[in-house]
Amino acid sequence: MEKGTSFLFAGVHFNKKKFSTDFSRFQKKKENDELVENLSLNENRESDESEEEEKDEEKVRVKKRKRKAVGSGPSESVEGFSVFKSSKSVEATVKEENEKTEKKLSQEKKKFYQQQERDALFRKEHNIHVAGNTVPSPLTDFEELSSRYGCKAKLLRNLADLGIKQPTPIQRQAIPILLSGRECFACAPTGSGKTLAFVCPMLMKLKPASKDGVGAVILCPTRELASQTIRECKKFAEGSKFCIKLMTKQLIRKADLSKFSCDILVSTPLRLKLAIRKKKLNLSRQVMIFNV
Ligand SMILES: Nc1ncnc2c1ncn2[C@@H]1O[C@H](COP(=O)(O)OP(=O)(O)OP(=O)(O)O)[C@@H](O)[C@H]1O
Repeated sequence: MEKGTSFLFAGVHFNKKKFSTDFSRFQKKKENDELVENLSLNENRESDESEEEEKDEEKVRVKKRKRKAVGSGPSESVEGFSVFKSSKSVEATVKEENEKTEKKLSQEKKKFYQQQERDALFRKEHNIHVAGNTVPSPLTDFEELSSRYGCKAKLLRNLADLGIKQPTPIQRQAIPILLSGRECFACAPTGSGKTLAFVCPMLMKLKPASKDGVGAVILCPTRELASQTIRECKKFAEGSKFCIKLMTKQLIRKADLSKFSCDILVSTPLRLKLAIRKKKLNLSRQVMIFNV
């Protein structure tokens, strides 16, 4: 402005002495203006600074509030009444529970390993050799059949009547394996009681007098062995409703075996093959035993 209007005063001389009073007045005003300007500038600067300070303070206050909320937050208790558990107490309870489960697991593991050790010693004592993972514990006596597997008293009575008091090694180990629903491949000398080892679990698992086809099949390599096996089976199932049949020539001569049903069928491989192929024997739900 001053630059723009300066040409208006070109050549004009201002007599400061003559108008000294006016000049002094203007001078004072100028100083005042400068002062006011400075003051306003300072004020602005101060206000800016104070605004910044206020903002900083506010930030600190917010931070403090947040910290407080995290530290105590909703867990603050109200005069002996805690609405939510504090994070520390939750951590402590979780830790306690973890320790408890770990302790329980380690105890269970310990029990399992102790049982495995006992089983190994027992097997060694009775000359039983096993292969496979977590093989069920061998039977110590026939009473265990009722305590461990809920065997009916009738079967145990039949065994006692036959003079069968203690299980043979093959029976000790094969019976628990078959009752646990696992496959079993077992070898033992002649006359060591293999028949009872597989017939006992069958009699315990099958529902007697079922009309739903064939329950179980015992395959024997020869007719003599098949006859011997069925004799044994009938002895063990004495007095029960189990239907145990031998695949004879007469049975094969029947035109249609699709509706044939029995609980245990004892057969030789060839006769069974004939019955399935030509006489439509239904073996959809049976348990297959190979007695060789
Ligand atoms: N735990 C037992 N205690 C006493 N006698 C038993 C026991 N188990 C089975 N027997 C009897 O021993 C005899 C022979 O058993 P079994 O025919 O089952 O032997 P096996 O091993 O099947 O013989 P094979 O190899 O000839 O088929 C049978 O008369 C049976 O009743």
